[in-house]
Amino acid sequence: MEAIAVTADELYRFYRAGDEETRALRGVTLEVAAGEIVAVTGPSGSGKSTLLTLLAGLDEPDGGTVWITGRRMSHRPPAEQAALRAGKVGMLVQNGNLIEHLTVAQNVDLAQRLAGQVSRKRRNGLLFELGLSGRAGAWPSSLSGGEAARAGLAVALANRPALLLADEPTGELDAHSETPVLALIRDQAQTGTAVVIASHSPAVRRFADRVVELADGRVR
Ligand SMILES: Nc1ncnc2c1ncn2[C@@H]1O[C@H](COP(=O)(O)OP(=O)(O)OP(=O)(O)O)[C@@H](O)[C@H]1O
Repeated sequence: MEAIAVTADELYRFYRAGDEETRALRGVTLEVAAGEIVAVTGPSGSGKSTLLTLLAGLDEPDGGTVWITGRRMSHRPPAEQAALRAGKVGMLVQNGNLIEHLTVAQNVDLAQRLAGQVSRKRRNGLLFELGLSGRAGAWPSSLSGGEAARAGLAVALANRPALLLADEPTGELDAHSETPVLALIRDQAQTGTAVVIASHSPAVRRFADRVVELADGRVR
């Protein structure tokens, strides 16, 4: 049997503001095997980012459970969620996952330290593959949009995650920069990392092993 990297079991998430209630997720179930690449697509507001945030344990579902490599992520103390995330999950988010007062290389090092797996060789290899060797000492604020997206991927992969979550990872990239990013994600999947990518990009849909379409907070 294939190892299951992430299980989302009947996830519900409602946002309430005054009398308004947004039902962002309404019973989403998803299972992703080690090494599998799943694209989560759907119109704006369909719940893609909400789903990724719950899988990362950065927010709690109002119903349902998230399991990462067989360990419960949802509804447990934040310190335990953070430890599980640091060890098992890589996150690439639209607004960047780079800490501004650390250089690109220091950002990668920090992600490795949090996971307890420091490797200069891996850091330099990631930066090389992403065309960032010359930007290792750069501050995040000095990076172009494309460079920042690639540096974010280096950080997300620093801990050799069992699960990579990427929210519009190629949103900032032109076709020329999209290719190495997707190639590195494919390489990572071949080592057993499960990948969930929320994206509107047709290239990402074609690239994925499986496409899951959300509409109004449900899997279509
Ligand atoms: N923190 C929040 N507070 C209130 N409503 C929210 C919050 N986050 C998301 N929502 C609402 O939940 C719904 C799902 O949002 P979500 O960001 O998950 O969609 P999405 O599919 O990722 O959209 P996009 O493609 O535009 O990024 C939307 O109606 C959104 O307005």
